[in-house]
Amino acid sequence: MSRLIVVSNRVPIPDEKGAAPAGGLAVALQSALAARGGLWLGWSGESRADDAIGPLKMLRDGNIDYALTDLTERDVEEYYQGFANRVLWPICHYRLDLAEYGRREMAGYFRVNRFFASRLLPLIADDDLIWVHDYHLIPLAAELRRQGVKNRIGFFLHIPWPAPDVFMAMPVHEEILSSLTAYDVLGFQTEHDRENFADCLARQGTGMRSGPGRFSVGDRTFTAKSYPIGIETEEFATLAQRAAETSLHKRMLQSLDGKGLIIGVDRLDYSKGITQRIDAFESFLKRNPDSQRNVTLLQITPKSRSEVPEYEAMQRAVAEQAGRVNGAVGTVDWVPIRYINRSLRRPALAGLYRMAKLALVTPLRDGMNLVAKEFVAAQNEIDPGVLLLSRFAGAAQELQEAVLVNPYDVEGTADAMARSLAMPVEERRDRWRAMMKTLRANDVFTWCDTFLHDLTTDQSERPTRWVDTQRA
Ligand SMILES: O=P(O)(O)OC[C@H]1O[C@H](O[C@H]2O[C@H](CO)[C@@H](O)[C@H](O)[C@H]2O)[C@H](O)[C@@H](O)[C@@H]1O
Ligand SMILES: O=c1ccn([C@@H]2O[C@H](COP(=O)(O)OP(=O)(O)O)[C@@H](O)[C@H]2O)c(=O)[nH]1
Repeated sequence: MSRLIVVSNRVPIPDEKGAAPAGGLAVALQSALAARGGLWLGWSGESRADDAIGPLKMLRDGNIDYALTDLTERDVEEYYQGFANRVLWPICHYRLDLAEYGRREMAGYFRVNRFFASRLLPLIADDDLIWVHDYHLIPLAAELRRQGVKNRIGFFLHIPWPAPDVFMAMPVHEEILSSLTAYDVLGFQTEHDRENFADCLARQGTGMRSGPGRFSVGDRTFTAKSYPIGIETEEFATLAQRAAETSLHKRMLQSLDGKGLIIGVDRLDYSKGITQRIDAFESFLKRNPDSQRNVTLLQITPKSRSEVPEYEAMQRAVAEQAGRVNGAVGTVDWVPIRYINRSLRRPALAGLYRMAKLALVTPLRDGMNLVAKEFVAAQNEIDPGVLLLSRFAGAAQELQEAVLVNPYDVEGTADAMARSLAMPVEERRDRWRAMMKTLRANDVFTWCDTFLHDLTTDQSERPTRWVDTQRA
């Protein structure tokens, strides 16, 4: 079996694992890679002065070798906070209004991708499979091809791929799109994302369809398919069952004092629809006065990308909003929203999911949303809670038995909350069983195996002849 090299910006650092949520990418890859073993190259999370970047830090944990690189302060500012999180992230989440395009950041993005290529190059052996993850590293394969790398290289995009009109508003869309053609297999979360990508290729005149899931550009072909990411379904279910014995679980039950728990778990990100959700919760309480004092919303929202201005502004906005609702609706002995900005470890989260009657997963746009899947896996089959899920989360494509909502429709979401809390147990069980079947059939190991199977058996022309249109 070829060695697998995974490359991603975010890596769960071995000594800190479980301490902070690195987000869904790191959580899922950690599970997938632990089973198969391999090398994982990524950012250490540290930034240093230009002349203080040392060699790669090599660590081993179980089956995985980690190769971690520091970046310069300028790199982090231009590549991560700048182009990745102020251009690609908002564009891919349909927030053209928030995209702040700048040439300096764009140049920094391509420069850091060249830097990642230079760090990876000495580690690559002839038959290694290389699997690159996410929007931070789109040009990486093109950089490696320029250095003569002929290995099979796959790419998985964890976030949505937008419709052509949105994508093409980005000034450097040509370079971004054509650099993706340097990969052998391109993976998307949903069919919808893959179709949007194919439409962008057609609109830009970059290549053509040459078969189901196959595209050709010049004399080179590649695969583009959807591979919806999963979770460790069985392991997560076990984690949730065990959580009932912990002291946190008991303290939490005591503090609820018989009130129904509603839960929301999201990085503090504008794509997650947190402000619309709180509006909907307030509307639900006002329209259903009988529910007041009988439910509590626990919103767990770890801070994320705090140096990016839009995220900093959101921190203030959500805290103020939660305070305002508590002030307006709460009573001396009832706080409607418990809002916390800390991250919880996964065993604690699993127990809270299981205790909840309802989960609110209402992003305005989301690549997948693993929280939705974890919530389902954590439920007690005898008395499962209800998943209220945005249509605009990738997870909605698979979890059709959730209560699906349009998060922009605040009153509609409020009504869906009321329906969900009143749902008879037979219906809850039927919906849960159907969703659990899907999660068992497509867990994170299946996701990983399916992608790597396609990357291994891909029919692309060998040796790879990628035409470097960016340098032509
Ligand atoms: O690394 P950060 O900037 O701290 O952000 C955390 C991660 O956020 C995004 O996660 C996505 O991947 C999940 C798993 O596939 C998916 O369920 C979710 O919908 C996505 O938003 C981002 O794509 C990752 O690169 C970040 O590490
Ligand atoms: O306090 C927290 C909040 C979130 N998470 C984990 O972070 C991931 C979030 O992934 P998701 O796909 O939902 O969204 P992302 O943050 O990647 O956009 C999930 O596995 C959560 O269990 C965590 O471990 N602790």
